[in-house]
Amino acid sequence: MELKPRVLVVGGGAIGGLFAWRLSLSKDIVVSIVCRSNYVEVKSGGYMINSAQFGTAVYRPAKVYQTVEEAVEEEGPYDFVVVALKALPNIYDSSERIAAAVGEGTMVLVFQNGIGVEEPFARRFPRAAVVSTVTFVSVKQEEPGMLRHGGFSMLASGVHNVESGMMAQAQAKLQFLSDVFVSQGVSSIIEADIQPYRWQKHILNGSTNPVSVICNGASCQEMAKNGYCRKLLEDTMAEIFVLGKKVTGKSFPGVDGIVDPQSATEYIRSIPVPVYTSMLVDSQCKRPMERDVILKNPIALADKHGVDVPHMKALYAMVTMIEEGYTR
Ligand SMILES: NC(=O)C1=CN([C@@H]2O[C@H](COP(=O)(O)OP(=O)(O)OC[C@H]3O[C@@H](n4cnc5c(N)ncnc54)[C@H](OP(=O)(O)O)[C@@H]3O)[C@@H](O)[C@H]2O)C=CC1
Ligand SMILES: CC(C)(CO)C(=O)C(=O)O
Repeated sequence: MELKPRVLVVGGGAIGGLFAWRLSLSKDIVVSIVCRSNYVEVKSGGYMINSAQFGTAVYRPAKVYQTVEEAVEEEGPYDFVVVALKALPNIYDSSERIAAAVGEGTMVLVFQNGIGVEEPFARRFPRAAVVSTVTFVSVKQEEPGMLRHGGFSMLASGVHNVESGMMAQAQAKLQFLSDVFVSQGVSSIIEADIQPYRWQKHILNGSTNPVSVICNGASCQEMAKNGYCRKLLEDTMAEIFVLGKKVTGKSFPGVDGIVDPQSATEYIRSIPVPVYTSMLVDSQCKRPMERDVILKNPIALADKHGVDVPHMKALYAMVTMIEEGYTR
């Protein structure tokens, strides 16, 4: 009997739980997951999922592990490793956390938000295929193991680095996984150059996430409805459009009809259910925020390319001080 490809999802929070669930519904693939603070709940009762797109379900993963090392010892090596940890390079190196699971032929898919998130993986695994996956989705873990997902899920992936001569093989492998996602209702596309998609996603992440923290709890819709706050969002988005085009040398793909700052705030206003950003949730829970990949890395690129980003710099200063205030 031919062995089925095996996936290890590292980080069984909102994104990890949701996408492990969709993959697990396919008979073509075997999915295991590494959980940390919600290990006991997921191991005993699985995930309770409430999804506007897919309905409600209980997902009991075939295998739940507490550490990557434990997973590798029991069933490694893996064909795919999905990285669904928060990207917090100022606190830990995500690539180090998955290193034990990356062997000969493992494809690493980086599902994290932000700019420059692939670099630690490319540095640590120069011979592996590292894929950058941009996730257009909204999902939250409300209680340990309880996920609430919105009405859509879209993935855009592209090979970030691969050993010389191995590109065709990597593309075929990525296509296989993408097809599995599509078979389970997740939109999934593959792009030769994924960075314009990453920057497209960043229009919302780089603006609404930090501004919502400073606004002390506002939803994205509330921010986009207030004239002054909308202007702040649009000015920040304008910097991201200019910077992203300069860095990638390309226009953004225009996902969700977002082609400029004004269409972005119109889009936000049109979302029927209140959206609270992940950075806001992290700040309210007094957890570290993904401020480096959301703001610091783009600011470093702006300095390198000579692009003026005063709003991003001001937002970075403020969220950094807010975080220092509650972690001190
Ligand atoms: N949620 C969303 O709608 C979206 C999120 N993203 C991005 O996806 C990434 C993941 O976000 P999200 O799922 O929301 O975050 P969560 O905090 O819900 O999930 C991250 C999970 O990783 C776990 N984790 C951290 N370190 C380890 C470790 N060493 N071993 C095992 N597990 C570990 C955390 O455990 P613990 O609870 O113990 O900290 C947590 O369960 C982020 O980059 C985010 O920006 C992108 C698009 C949308
Ligand atoms: C909902 C959205 C798009 C807000 O920027 C997001 O991705 C996040 O909260 O991290």
